[in-house]
Amino acid sequence: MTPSARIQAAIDILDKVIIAAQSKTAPADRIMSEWARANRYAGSKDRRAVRELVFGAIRACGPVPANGRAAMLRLAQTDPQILPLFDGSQYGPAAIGEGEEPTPGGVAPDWLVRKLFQSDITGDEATALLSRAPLDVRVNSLKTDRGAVMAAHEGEALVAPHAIRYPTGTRVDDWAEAKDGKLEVQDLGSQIACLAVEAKAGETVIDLCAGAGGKALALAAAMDNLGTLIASDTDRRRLGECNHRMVRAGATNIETVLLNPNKEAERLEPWNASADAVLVDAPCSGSGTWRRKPETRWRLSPDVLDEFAAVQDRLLAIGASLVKPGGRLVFVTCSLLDQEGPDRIAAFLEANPDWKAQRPALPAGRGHGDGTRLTPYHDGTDGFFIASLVLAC
Ligand SMILES: C[S@@+](CC[C@H](N)C(=O)[O-])C[C@H]1O[C@@H](n2cnc3c(N)ncnc32)[C@H](O)[C@@H]1O
Repeated sequence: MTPSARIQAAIDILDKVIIAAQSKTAPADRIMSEWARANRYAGSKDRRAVRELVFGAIRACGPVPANGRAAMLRLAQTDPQILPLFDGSQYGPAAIGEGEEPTPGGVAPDWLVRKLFQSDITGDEATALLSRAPLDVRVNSLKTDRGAVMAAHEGEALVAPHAIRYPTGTRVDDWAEAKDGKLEVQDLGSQIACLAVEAKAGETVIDLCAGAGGKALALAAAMDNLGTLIASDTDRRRLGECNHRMVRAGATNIETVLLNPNKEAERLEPWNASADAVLVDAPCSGSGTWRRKPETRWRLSPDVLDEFAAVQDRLLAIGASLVKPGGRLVFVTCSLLDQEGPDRIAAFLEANPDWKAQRPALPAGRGHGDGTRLTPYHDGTDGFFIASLVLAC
């Protein structure tokens, strides 16, 4: 592909990404893969270059762009090689029309920047939300140890006991260790969130929103497969994936439980007031994961945030009903918006005087409200809010 053709391909993909973000359909990664499948003439260098352009443009625009050209013109403001490629050549983008404007730059749409500001995320902290994420893995202590993996694949040992960092793009999925369940790709922040649960061998632990089991697998390893670990979710497909990953990881103490939306408490009734610890890894805006999915900031609106907050309150209440006296309720969101963190915990504690916040000793992060905050800038992790609450005996 010529350099101009790559720009046009990126513009076409950006058009789809923008529409999909607003209609809350396919993520940018999937749109990229579909383009690569449908355009076999594009070699691996072309695909890499087009991907760089697409994600570069998404990161460079603050508000939702009017279209792919406006997004690419914004990227052109940061890279002088792009503008001359709007040359009207065959397969390239048409020359820039009169009055055609780039999308403004910035971290996010203005309303969201204000929300971040109110949550103390400004300056370098805000800019880092759009930096490039490294690749972290968690070594599965049920099958091996960090030293053995590092002896085979040199990397950086991180502050969580089983975490190793590799350069972005490292193809760990191709390693025998990944195929054998000896390691899982998992951001350091997620691994630290699991430490907050303080899961121990022999306990009863419930991972209420287990999804595909990223954290449940870490909890099973922390429990050394001893005790009961319930992994529940309303998403059948994700729980199915959790079942596959459990087998690969040799995690034998996990029982997956499919929940019906709005009837979660009924299905979980057998575990009422019986858990040593409940993890509520709640659905959220994902504002802490823009490094990996920068287009998701264009999917949000104040109403969507209010809906997430309401679901988080409901899941906290369900989680609380499962904890035994003296037990722990750990609330986690991959968001840096106070509305999805400290505000939820403050509201819960106000309504539930039997509970107290107790900050667990974690190897990274800073106190924020009644919990701990991890940020890309300060901790080199995805953004997380983590709170641990204890029920009076
Ligand atoms: C942040 S994700 C969980 C990620 C997962 N714990 C991990 O570590 O990979 C939130 C999950 O909450 C689930 N969820 C949404 N509504 C729920 C509900 N009412 N009850 C239980 N799970 C729910 C979603 O399906 C999603 O898998």
